[in-house]
Amino acid sequence: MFSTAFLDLPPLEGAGGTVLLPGSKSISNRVLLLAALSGGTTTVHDLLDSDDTRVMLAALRQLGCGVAQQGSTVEITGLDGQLKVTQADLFMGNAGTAIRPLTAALAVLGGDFTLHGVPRMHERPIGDLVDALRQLGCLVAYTGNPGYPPLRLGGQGAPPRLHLDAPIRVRGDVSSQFLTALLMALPLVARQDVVIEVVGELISKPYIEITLNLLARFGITVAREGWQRFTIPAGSRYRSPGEIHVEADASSASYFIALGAIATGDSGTIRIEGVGEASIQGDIRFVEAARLMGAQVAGGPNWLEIRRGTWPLKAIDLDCNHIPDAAMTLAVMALYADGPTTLRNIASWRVKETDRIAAMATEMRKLGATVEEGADFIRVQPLANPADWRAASIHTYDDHRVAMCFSLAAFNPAGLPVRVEDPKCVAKTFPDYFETLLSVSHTATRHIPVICVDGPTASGKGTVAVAVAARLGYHFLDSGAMYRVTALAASRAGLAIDTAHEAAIATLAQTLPVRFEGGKVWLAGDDVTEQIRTEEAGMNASRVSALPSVRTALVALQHSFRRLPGLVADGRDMGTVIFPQASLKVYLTASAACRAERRHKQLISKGISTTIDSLRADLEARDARDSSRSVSPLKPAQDALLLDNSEISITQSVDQVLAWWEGRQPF
Ligand SMILES: O=C(O)C1=C[C@@H](OP(=O)(O)O)[C@@H](O)[C@H](O)C1
Ligand SMILES: C=C(OP(=O)(O)O)C(=O)O
Repeated sequence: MFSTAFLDLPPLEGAGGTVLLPGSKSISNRVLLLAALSGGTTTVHDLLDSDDTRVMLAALRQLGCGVAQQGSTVEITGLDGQLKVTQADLFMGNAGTAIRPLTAALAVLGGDFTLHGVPRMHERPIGDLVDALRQLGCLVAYTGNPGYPPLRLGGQGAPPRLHLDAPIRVRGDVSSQFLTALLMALPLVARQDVVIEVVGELISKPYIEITLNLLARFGITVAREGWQRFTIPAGSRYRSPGEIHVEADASSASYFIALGAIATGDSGTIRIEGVGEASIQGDIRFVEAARLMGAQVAGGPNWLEIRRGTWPLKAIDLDCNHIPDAAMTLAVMALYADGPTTLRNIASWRVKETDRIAAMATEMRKLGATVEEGADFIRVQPLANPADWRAASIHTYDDHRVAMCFSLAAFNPAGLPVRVEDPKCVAKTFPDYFETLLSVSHTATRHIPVICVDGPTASGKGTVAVAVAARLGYHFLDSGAMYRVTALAASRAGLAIDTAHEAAIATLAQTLPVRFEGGKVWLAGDDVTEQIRTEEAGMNASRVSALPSVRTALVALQHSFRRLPGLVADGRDMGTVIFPQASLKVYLTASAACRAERRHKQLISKGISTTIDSLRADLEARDARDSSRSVSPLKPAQDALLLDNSEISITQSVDQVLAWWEGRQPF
């Protein structure tokens, strides 16, 4: 997951490849609660691991359920319809699928519970559900603003005496989750037939289908008359199916369906695995909308393949009430259409993670679009000409879908980057969204930003470069370690480091599985950080670096680190030789006295005794050698910015580099 303050997406062009999407949020949280309310153990496969499921799992643990997690498989040992723990304070984050069904289940079971969430959760309505629960005889109090969480349930000791004779009436026009909540809670108390009547036009209907489908898997067959009246038969009792698989998330799929429709198809098709035409999720019908706009989509029971069809996309005018979440993706697709697109009947957008109609309109306007919004619709004029697009920093309102949707603006024909603020908000339902997107997206190498940090030994360039990379979410290349790792890999492969093995070592170097992560150097799965710093490793590195074809291979390897979303490269010839076109080159230095002191501290901390004077003499000798050698001498690139950090801290150096970087961005 990108936990950076922002993520700058370079202009993207093509896309192709396979994505395996994480589990459905709506299915995961329903299955978790149903398993918790059932007896025995339910093994849930492919469960989504995200903020929304984590709050549900934490609540179930607090309530005394058994939770055993192994990778994406979770075993839930349920309560068999009885409370084990009768008092708890439950944090629900911003998960509607957690707070609403749990409120209903705990309210009918009795006990004394408080449920609260993030500030936005306290602005998301729950009044219609509370009204229905109060009709039933449950004790529910608002501890903040009436109509919104936080809530206090029960608190009077004895379980509530429920009035089940009359139909329970619930409004369905603000959120379908209130009806879902009652449908999941009432089987717990169905000593007689329990009838629920929906007041007002039910929205987001397909989510009720998911609820009914999963209830059936847990032994509850609900009789229904249209969308108005639902009857839970007397004697209903939860029965665990034993094992259950969670489909991949169809709403998450919408970004990749759109990606396939928007990206140039040169790199092939986008294939989505884990969800397909047989999905029980309503958002699978996003496929129909994408086809209307011109996407070519093929599919099987649990896969989809998408490629660009009509281009520009076709504008649409669509009632999106059945796909409220995925419809946001259509709004961004509309920027690439041949006329104005209108998405209707989406009033619920205003009470979700943020006011999504306002958010989408505001942010699309930043990109240059003309957007009209009404109480329950949004109309988007396309950005027909490249010159109409603007580079923008997209505010994401702690809304995962705003962040995911706007990543698709990086495919703009103007070749402009897009900044996504607070990218970690995708953790609500898809923590690795950006990694997944970038793994199938392509762009011309020249679009991928590179920041070079060159400088002499002990100038702090490694520390600064690592920190800059971390702040930007960019890859990191420690070019100095390359020769050492190559030498190590050669010895591990049994290759003596000499001219007889030059070709073999060069081949090895070309695809060396080296990574720099978490301040460590990895060779395939091995942490070789310490191993490459020994005296012997240094000697071998020097021998390897004398082999011309290995040097050439290592240039290619260094170039291969230039990957999306960007690279910070540290070394001695990054700006001069390896990445001469880099977007920012910094030459970091410090006085010899200062560097000798730093190196001294470093060595002392490792228990190696030495004197500052001898270190300084070594440094000066090495500087002289490095800057006078004929191949890639150590010198600042002509267009490098010089930073002498003798008198400033690492943090200040990092901030300076970032400030220079910021100064070159178009946002
Ligand atoms: O029941 C569900 O799983 C959901 C129902 C929908 O909410 P509304 O019914 O409030 O539209 C949807 O937006 C939400 O992401 C998940
Ligand atoms: C509306 C959403 O979430 P929630 O389940 O919290 O309602 C969503 O995921 O888009």
